[in-house]
Amino acid sequence: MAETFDLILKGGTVVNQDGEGVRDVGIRDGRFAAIGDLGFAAAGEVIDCRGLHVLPGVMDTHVHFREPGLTQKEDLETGSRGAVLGGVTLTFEMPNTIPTTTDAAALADKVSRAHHRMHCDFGFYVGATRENTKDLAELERLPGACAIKVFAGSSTGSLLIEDDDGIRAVLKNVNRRVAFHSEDEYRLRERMSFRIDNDPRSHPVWRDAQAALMCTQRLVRLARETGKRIHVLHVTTKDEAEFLAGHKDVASAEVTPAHVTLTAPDCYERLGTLAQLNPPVRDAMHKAGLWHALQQGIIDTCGSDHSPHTREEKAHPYPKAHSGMPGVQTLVPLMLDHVNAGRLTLQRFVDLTSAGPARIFGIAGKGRIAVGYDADVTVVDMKRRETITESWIASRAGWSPYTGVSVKGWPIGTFVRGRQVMWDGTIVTASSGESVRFLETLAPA
Ligand SMILES: NC(=O)N[C@@H](CC(=O)O)C(=O)O
Repeated sequence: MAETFDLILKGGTVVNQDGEGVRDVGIRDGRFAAIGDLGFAAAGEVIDCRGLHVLPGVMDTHVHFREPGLTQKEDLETGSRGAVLGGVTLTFEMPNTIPTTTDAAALADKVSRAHHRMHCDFGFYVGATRENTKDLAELERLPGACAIKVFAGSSTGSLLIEDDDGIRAVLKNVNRRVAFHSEDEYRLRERMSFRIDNDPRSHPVWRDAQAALMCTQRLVRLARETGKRIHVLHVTTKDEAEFLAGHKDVASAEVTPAHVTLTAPDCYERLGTLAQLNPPVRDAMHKAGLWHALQQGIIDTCGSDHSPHTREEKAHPYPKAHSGMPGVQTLVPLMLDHVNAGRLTLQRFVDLTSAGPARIFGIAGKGRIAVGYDADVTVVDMKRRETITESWIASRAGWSPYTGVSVKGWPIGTFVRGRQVMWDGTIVTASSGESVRFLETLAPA
């Protein structure tokens, strides 16, 4: 008897990080069941994907969704709505909420709030503090925990471990790869006087390239000393990229679309404090260095650092305005526009947003269009030109630094474990998000 499927995505160009071709994709029970020419195989539903690209579901492993405690900016529902409208099938969310996600109860609370309320699959970072350092090996193994996060430089919220002894203790206590916000806190404190009132152009002068490089060098040294692995979030400098190229055995790295799309000083002149984020958007030389690193495979993941703040919070004069900008919904369109402009290949984009995150975080059963994997899919139209508008943005923050920007390449469909969640700008199946599973790579407790 001929095979039957719940769903067939018909005739699209299927892209994995290591190859592509026109194929039908058969999905059954939430997983990929067959890939190839499925002819007239029976299916509950057949979706015509001819002329479209069928990508492994895009993972955004760096978002701030602000629930609990800061839901005037965003919550897990609105944040994940933006994610799936933008073609994202999975998010890993940061611990700088109120309360912070720094113990088992706070993590369990986030997981229960997210379960079948978020529109995409999810994991949550546990924030490291001096108080919980000794418990981190247990905390990182709890259901729903994607990794430990350390703020080595201060940003939004109060989480901070800036000294070598504190960071060394975290690394010693943790078995999985640890994610870092890497800016040298001592140098940031020394350079406070470089902040010029009302002038956000002074943001990258205060939080300079040297502060980022110094911290990344220290983190790599401490990783080697303790025999642990680190993930450097939002790398912003050419110098860090060049340094990290020699340390891929212990350090993986992320870039954000903002740091490879916006350029200083132009963005501060155009957008004012809306362009203020940590670490800062830097000049054309650093941006070119990041592009080179992306092309060379020195960068492993592309995360949005979606950091919604209200318009009021962003309207304070510099330096009082809050640092951060929304980005989960615009990650795919901006990066596809860069693909169309020839800055990276579509396969490299797929590596950065699916295979890369799966490898770095040890995600089980996701990150590839292959039989047996979860049927997470992002369908995109590489020829479609669209203008990013405020009315399209789902974030409760209600703004984007990219409104009015025209892009070529657009997310058309989002599928999470075989369920059609978004098609052509409309939510089809709401609230099916579940906790991500991780490979059993942990040392015995
Ligand atoms: N990136 C930012 O500028 N802000 C982030 C915190 C952070 O990741 O630094 C936020 O939570 O607002």
